[in-house]
Amino acid sequence: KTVVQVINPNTSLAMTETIGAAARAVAGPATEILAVCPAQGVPSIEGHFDEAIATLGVLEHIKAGREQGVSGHVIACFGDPGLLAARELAQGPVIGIAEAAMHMATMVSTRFSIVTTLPRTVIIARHLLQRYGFEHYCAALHAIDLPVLALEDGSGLAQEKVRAGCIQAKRQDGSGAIVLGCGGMATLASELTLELGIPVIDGVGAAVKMVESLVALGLSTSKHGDLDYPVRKTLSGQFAGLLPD
Ligand SMILES: O=C(O)C[C@H]1NC(=O)NC1=O
Repeated sequence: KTVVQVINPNTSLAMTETIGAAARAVAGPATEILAVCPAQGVPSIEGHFDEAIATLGVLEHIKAGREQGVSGHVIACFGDPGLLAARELAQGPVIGIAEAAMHMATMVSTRFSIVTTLPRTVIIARHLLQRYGFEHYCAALHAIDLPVLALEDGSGLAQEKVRAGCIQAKRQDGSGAIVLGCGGMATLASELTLELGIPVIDGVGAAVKMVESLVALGLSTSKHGDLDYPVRKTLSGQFAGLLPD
C-alpha cells in the first residue's frame, strides 16, 4: 500500500479538507491519503513571512510522517514552502504542488497561464518559475485579488473569480493550459477543464500522482549530496524534537 501524507502548511482546517478531497479524488486504489495541517502557525500563506512560519509546521509533519512510515509527502501550498528542507528530512519523495502543476502543464502544452490569489503571490510564483526552469513556458500570471481564505468563506465569490480568470487567460494569453495557483482551488480543476475545454491543472492531484509514480519506480529523495539528512546536532527550545532520533 502507498501512503501519501498531504500537508496543508496553513492551519485552515476547511482548506485541509478541500485539499484532502482533491487528493483522494485522484489517488489510486492502493493509495491512502493522510491530509494534515500544523496545529499552530499561520491561517493562510500570503507572502514570504507566512511561508517562513509555515515551514516549521511542514518540517514537523515531515518528521512525523517519516516516523509513521509514509511512502511520500506533498506540500500543498502554491509557494512550495520548505520544499528542500523537507527533502533533507524526508526519506520518501517530497513534491510541492506548484512544481507538480507546472511540470504537468509543460507535458500537455507549450505555454501555460497561472491563476492565483493575491498580486504579491503572482510575484512569488514568478520566482518559482525561475527556480524550476519553467519561466519560458509561462505566458502570463493572473491574480483574483482576494485573500486565500476567501476560497473557504462559502460565498462562491472566489470560485467565480477563479473561473473568470481562467476564461480570461484562455482568451488572451494564447496558453494551452492553466495552472491553479492555490491549494484551496484544487477541487475546481475538473469542472473548469470541462467548461473551458483546455487542461486546467490542480497541483494537489498532480503532486499525489507524482509521488505515486516515484514510489512505484522505487525512487525516493537522493541522500547523496545536499539533500542528505540534516547534519546531526543538538537543537534547542521548540526545535528540540525536530530531528528524528
Ligand atoms: O499563495 C497563495 O495564494 C496560495 C497558497 N497560500 C495558502 O495558504 N495556500 C496556498 O496554496
